[in-house]
Amino acid sequence: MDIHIIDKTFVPFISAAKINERVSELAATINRDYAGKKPLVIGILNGSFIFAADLFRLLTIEAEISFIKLASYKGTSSTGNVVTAIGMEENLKDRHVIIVEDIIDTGKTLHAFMPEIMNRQPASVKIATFLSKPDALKYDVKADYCAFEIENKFVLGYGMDYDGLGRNIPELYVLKEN
Ligand SMILES: O=P(O)(O)OC[C@H]1O[C@H](OP(=O)(O)OP(=O)(O)O)[C@H](O)[C@@H]1O
Ligand SMILES: Nc1nc2[nH]cnc2c(=O)[nH]1
Repeated sequence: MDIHIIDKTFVPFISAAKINERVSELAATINRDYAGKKPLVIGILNGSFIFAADLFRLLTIEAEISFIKLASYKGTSSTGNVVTAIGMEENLKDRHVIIVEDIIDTGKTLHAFMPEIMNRQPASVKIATFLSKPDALKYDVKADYCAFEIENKFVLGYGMDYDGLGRNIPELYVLKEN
């Protein structure tokens, strides 16, 4: 069934069952890759909170989780946006860090944020994303774990919003083309 939010219509795209299947597969891979390593999972708010919770719940290894919010603003220099992390209190030195995102679209967010992570000298950093849009990518960012690669279309649900709404929809929807 279609969903209407404000001025847009969204159509069903990926079912809750299919999402659950892929998230379970990613968790199984992470459980294997990080056995004995006690990784620190860092979810990037807001969009990742559902995926991060589902993925984290399926980890059977010892693991910690924390969330950060990225605030971007126009820098005074000509280099463009500056990204700062709010709430990153954990000491990352020598930790195995798994960054969790809901979506990598252009890659701009993670491209800007990764230096801040690397400065803190973690033992390793990997990226887990629920979605990526290879055709939209403009920055050199590559996910190590990705549930679905999708076309360059605007999606909604499973944590992702349109104008603040729709994050609570348990399946993934895609913007209806006219
Ligand atoms: O690869 P990019 O082009 O940078 O796009 C991806 C980013 O966009 C979304 O965040 P958004 O800024 O919409 O904030 P939200 O998570 O609070 O919805 C998403 O959660 C990613 O962080
Ligand atoms: N809701 C939503 N947020 C995004 N942020 C970057 N790409 C998307 C998208 O396709 N949908």
